[in-house]
Amino acid sequence: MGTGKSAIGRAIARGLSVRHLDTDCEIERRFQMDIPRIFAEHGEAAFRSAEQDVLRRLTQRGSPAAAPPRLVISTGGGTPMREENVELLREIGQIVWLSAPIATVLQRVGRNLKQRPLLAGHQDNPQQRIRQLMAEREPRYASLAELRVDTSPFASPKDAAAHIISLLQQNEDI
Ligand SMILES: Nc1ncnc2c1ncn2[C@@H]1O[C@H](COP(=O)(O)OP(=O)(O)O)[C@@H](O)[C@H]1O
Ligand SMILES: O=C(O)C1=C[C@@H](OP(=O)(O)O)[C@@H](O)[C@H](O)C1
Ligand SMILES: [Mg+2]
Repeated sequence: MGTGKSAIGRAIARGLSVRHLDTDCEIERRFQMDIPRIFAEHGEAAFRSAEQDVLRRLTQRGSPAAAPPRLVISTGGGTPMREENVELLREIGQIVWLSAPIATVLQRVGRNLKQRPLLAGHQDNPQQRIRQLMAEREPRYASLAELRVDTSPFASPKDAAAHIISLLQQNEDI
């Protein structure tokens, strides 16, 4: 949350001239409503199932012989926490972990807490909630990611994207 997955993912895709897919946008399109409303009307479990279904479909694209489409995917912060998603994410492609210190996350999402249902009920102390989520999630992120990038030093998503593209090119991953 607020580490820049959506904005930087979009900028990386633009920089590489490939498609960008944001799992949250895909789910919003399916439900025809925004994330807070999906959580409120259908519950988190329905959201998580849709999230898993989006990943499953991404592993089932095209015929086995066809080259996989080149695209950049931005997930939600909770996506890797469902056990079944771990293998799906590995199968889909290169995994980059975008991180940021709590203060940066708070600064980026602070004005918009209501858009993030996992923070919306913690308006009195969002910092503590972010710390708790990070502590729960970081071991999973660490076990999955081939590359970790702290996005806080960058002035913009575009700058962060340029840095990530050059790292991936250096590693000959793209
Ligand atoms: N250096 C930066 N890197 C990434 N995002 C940034 C940066 N500076 C400001 N932002 C802003 O932070 C906000 C949260 O980013 P977002 O992409 O929605 O994160 P996430 O998808 O991880 O929740 C966006 O409005 C984005 O433009
Ligand atoms: O951390 C989470 O569990 C969530 C993060 C959100 O995405 P971002 O990480 O892009 O904000 C979105 O998927 C949903 O609100 C749940
Ligand atoms: Mg996002």
